Amino acid sequence: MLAVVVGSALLVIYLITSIHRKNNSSLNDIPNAHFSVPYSRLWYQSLQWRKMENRTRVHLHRRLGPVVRIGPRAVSVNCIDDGVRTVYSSKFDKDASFYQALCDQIDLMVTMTGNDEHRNRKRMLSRPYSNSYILNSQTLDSVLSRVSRRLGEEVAEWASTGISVDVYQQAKCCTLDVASGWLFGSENATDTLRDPGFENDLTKLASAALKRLSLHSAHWSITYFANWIGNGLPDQNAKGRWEAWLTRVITDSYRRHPTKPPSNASLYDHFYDSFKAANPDMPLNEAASHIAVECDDHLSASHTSVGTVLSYTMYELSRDPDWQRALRKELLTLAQPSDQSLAHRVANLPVLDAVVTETLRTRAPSPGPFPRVVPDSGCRLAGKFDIPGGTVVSSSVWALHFNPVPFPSPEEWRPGRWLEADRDTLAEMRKWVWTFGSGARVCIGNHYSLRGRFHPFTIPDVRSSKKVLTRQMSTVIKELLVTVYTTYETSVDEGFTGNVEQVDAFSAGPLADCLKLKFRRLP
Ligand code: HEM
Repeated sequence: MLAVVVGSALLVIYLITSIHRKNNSSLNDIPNAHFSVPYSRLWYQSLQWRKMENRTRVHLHRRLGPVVRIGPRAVSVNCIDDGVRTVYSSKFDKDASFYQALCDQIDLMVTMTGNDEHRNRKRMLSRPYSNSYILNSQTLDSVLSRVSRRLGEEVAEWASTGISVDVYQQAKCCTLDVASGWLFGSENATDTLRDPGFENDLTKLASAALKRLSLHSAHWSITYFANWIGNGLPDQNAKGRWEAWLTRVITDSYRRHPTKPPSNASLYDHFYDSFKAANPDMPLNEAASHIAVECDDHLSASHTSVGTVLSYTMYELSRDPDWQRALRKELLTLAQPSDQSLAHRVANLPVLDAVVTETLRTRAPSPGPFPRVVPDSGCRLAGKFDIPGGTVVSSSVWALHFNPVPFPSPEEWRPGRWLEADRDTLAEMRKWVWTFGSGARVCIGNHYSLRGRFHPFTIPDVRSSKKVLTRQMSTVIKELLVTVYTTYETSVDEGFTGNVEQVDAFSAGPLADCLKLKFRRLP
């Protein structure tokens, strides 16, 4: 009886303080996503729990406008000017609790919250990810051509046997093999196109990390209970194999480092030199552990997200023979003699670029949302809403990309929109493409993933309004597509009935966990 009385009294006190808080908040002027959001996070947590967070935001913004309240101190923003540009500037810190759940390592570039600390780390790591570096990297060239050759052999086999191929998995294998070679040198690259066991380990570990993130969004007691019964914990065997591999390649890279010629330098070599130059007195094992953690993160990022874009591009092309024909026609021009390298020429193929850009828009592999904390000084969003310091503001990539104003019929995959638009429309559409984030914490892998974006479709750096990625050579995604579509055509396996929609989660592969295609050699 006493417990009921005390419980009821606590509930009443909680409601009164919540209402009081609501009445004092300038967030009251913002449309509510649900009647309960000024008082409680429960409604939003239930969306996260049910994996409906980003899809719901698409509809919420269509119905309620560019700024929507989604929690007592949380707001979703879906406009570029006075929205994304403001929130994703260097004045807004990442929301620590979210990023720490995303990755349990805190001393890692992606999870760092302090701006100074982040700036230092970025300065150390970003050179080999810069546009010009990627443009001239012999290491990346040789790794890519090795993986393209392997892929060519596999595709020839798939076409001759007519088997149904899970291109989602194969694409992840390709991107893992490229990324591991780029990180640790060709001698340490994985060969998962031939032996996919190791790729499976990495996929298992990535799913466990995602589960942990989704548990974190729920109440702490659920997280505690789930951890207690082992749900969300990584597969120990996969983890052991992964750690053993990482230790081996890092040790090998360390051993080779002093004698490696700069033309063969891998990312590891750059990271090592940068850490040493920035902290000459740092003990070796401490530097090694920083480098290992960054390499681990960079490998996971490349593997799943780049693999997702590559496989969905192939899936969309398989559903649209007209675009496949247009692409092939364009790719056949590469056979003509030219003084330019293949990589430069791939960068100048508008159909290929439109096809990839449209997939980055409709199938963004990391939909977010990416939460930031409003600084103490507060901010103004959409020109009319004053947001107090401490509020968590975030944007969803899918909500921005499925906005029907810049993108009519936004759910349709229509590469032609990038080729037919006039100059102003194109500039407006570009502004809304947010696949790699923007501002101070924009993805450092964007040049790597898209080596060779054709200049009319460059993604604007919304922080400075400068156009980045002006003219690069080829691309990891594009070069692998050239390998396939110059000689083969693909179609969706007619027996495949899996759900091809994306999981609404931080890493958004297909719900079916596979995309099955067939290959045919063209005459
Ligand atoms: C298609 C592929 C990729 C997509 C869609 C993607 C997307 C993103 C997004 C949206 C962010 C911003 C996150 C935020 O604001 O919280 C980000 C950050 C980041 N990405 Fe990527 N990424 C991709 C590939 C890569 C690759 C290949 C690498 C590394 C090789 C990478 C490394 C990073 C790092 C280190 C950050 C943190 C940057 C910082 O905080 O300064 N990403 N990525």
